[in-house]
Amino acid sequence: MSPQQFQSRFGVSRETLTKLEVYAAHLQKWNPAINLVSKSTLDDLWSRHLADSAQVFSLIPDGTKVLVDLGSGAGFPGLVLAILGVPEVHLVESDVRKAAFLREVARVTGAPATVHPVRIEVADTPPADVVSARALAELALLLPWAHGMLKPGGTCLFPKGRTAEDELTAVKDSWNMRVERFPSQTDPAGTILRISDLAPR
Ligand SMILES: C[S@@+](CC[C@H](N)C(=O)[O-])C[C@H]1O[C@@H](n2cnc3c(N)ncnc32)[C@H](O)[C@@H]1O
Repeated sequence: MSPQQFQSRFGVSRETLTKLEVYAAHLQKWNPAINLVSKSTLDDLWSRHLADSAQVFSLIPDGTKVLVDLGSGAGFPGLVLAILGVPEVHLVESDVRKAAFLREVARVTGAPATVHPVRIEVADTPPADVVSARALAELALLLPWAHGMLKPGGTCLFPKGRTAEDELTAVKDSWNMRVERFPSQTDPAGTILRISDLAPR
């Protein structure tokens, strides 16, 4: 996918596209030193990472102000969502070099993102309307983390690969929740889980 294909797919402004191009250029520059994403995905960055993250934007509930992204790595999906227009994004990433990268991209793009260079277990983030996490952990770990960070009535957005149903089965006796499934538009085996009304059983 080219930047122009991304722009027509998501209908972003020229200004937003320019910010994403700056982000992509930083990723290409920093990746050899700190291994932000696997080298094999760099050639298809716009599809594998930027579009894969951007597709989450349309699933964010109306009125969302605060989004907390767990284990952000190179910023997927949280930093992309900040650039696309979520008003206040918190990126929790314990690797200090990745956290420095996130801070730099937020600075140069003006994205409304605050970086928390700590472990999720000790992160001090404001109550979240939405918690997101991609490629971080199974639901059995994600749900307790998210539950402790969400406002009442908040929503989880978790892009998942082919393990989504097994992970849901593994937590069904521990959590009450409403689950919606959205097929990924970038990963044929992928599903984005939107989880609301989360409460321990
Ligand atoms: C596999 S990467 C995924 C990164 C990104 N979300 C993505 O989809 O490309 C997982 C990231 O989570 C971070 N991480 C793992 N456990 C963490 C924890 N307990 N607290 C904070 N960050 C964590 C790692 O440093 C790593 O950057």
